Amino acid sequence: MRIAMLGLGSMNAAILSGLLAGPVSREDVVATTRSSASAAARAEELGVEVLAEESDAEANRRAVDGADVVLLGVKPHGIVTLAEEIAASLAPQTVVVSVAAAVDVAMLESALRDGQPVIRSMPNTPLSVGQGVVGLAAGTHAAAEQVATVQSLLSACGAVHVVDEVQIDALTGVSGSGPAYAFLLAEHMAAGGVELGLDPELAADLAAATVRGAGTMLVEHRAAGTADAAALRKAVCSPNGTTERAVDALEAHEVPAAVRAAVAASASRAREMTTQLRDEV
Ligand SMILES: NC(=O)c1ccc[n+]([C@@H]2O[C@H](COP(=O)([O-])OP(=O)(O)OC[C@H]3O[C@@H](n4cnc5c(N)ncnc54)[C@H](OP(=O)(O)O)[C@@H]3O)[C@@H](O)[C@H]2O)c1
Ligand code: PRO
Repeated sequence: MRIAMLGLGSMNAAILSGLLAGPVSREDVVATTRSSASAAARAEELGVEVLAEESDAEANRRAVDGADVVLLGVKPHGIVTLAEEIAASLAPQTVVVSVAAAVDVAMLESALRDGQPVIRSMPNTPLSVGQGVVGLAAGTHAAAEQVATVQSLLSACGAVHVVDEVQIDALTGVSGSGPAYAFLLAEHMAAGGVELGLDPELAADLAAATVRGAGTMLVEHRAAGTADAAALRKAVCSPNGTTERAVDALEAHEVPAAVRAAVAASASRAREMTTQLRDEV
């Protein structure tokens, strides 16, 4: 399968790292960036061909030539222009997958030729280590087997959920933006340890391994049907022990409500961006 990745920043590079650790060969991938400097850096880092628009105005059109799947990975406000740029160079059966927040299927389809298969996705950066999450929403012209092909491709580096497009903003609030919440938690767990006198490196190691271990444990217990997040949390809390006091402090500082507000704020910002992007088109 030939894959073109247009834009190779944080997100597409994370996906590519995950794919290269799995079933995809370097020779099957061509990517693009805007600047020559980032193309050279990404080519060195990932070992794939990276064309730069700065030095080759045809870079994006060249990259999609012969591609089975094209991943659009530029910033949301650049997606429609990019789709319009490549539209005439795509084979009719090439599947165009956007990873952009807020850019809806209708915007993608109207920028491409009539009938082009489109999938709107919402990935997250842990795909880079094979532990990501992706939501996929099929466009009007994406056949079930084309959705299945993309699902199977991305399953190599994470859990892929096919959802209705109306769910994508909520999914963005949970899993698209979600790694940032976990990283924030790790940052402040470590900072709390440093305030109590731990060496900063040790505190960061403890926090990182704890977040990873808790995440792995939760995924495994849910898959086995043996426990959910609340049950695993309660199992750490000995009656009148240290964790109970810690969770009381989290509740007193309204951390549960703050986390829900974060999920809602992400989804709400996605909706707001969609409205702004529609006004630009
Ligand atoms: N970051 C996340 O966690 C995440 C999660 C889910 C979805 N997303 C979505 O992923 C998309 C990209 O976000 P990001 O965080 O990866 O951004 P980013 O790190 O800024 O990367 C953007 C990439 O696009 C390239 N680019 C810009 N204009 C281009 C053009 N005309 N042709 C080819 N390449 C071009 C940039 O090249 P230069 O470096 O040379 O400028 C860069 O490689 C966004 O739409 C975002 O909504 C991101
Ligand atoms: N990162 C992108 C943003 O912050 C989309 C979800 C995660 O907009």
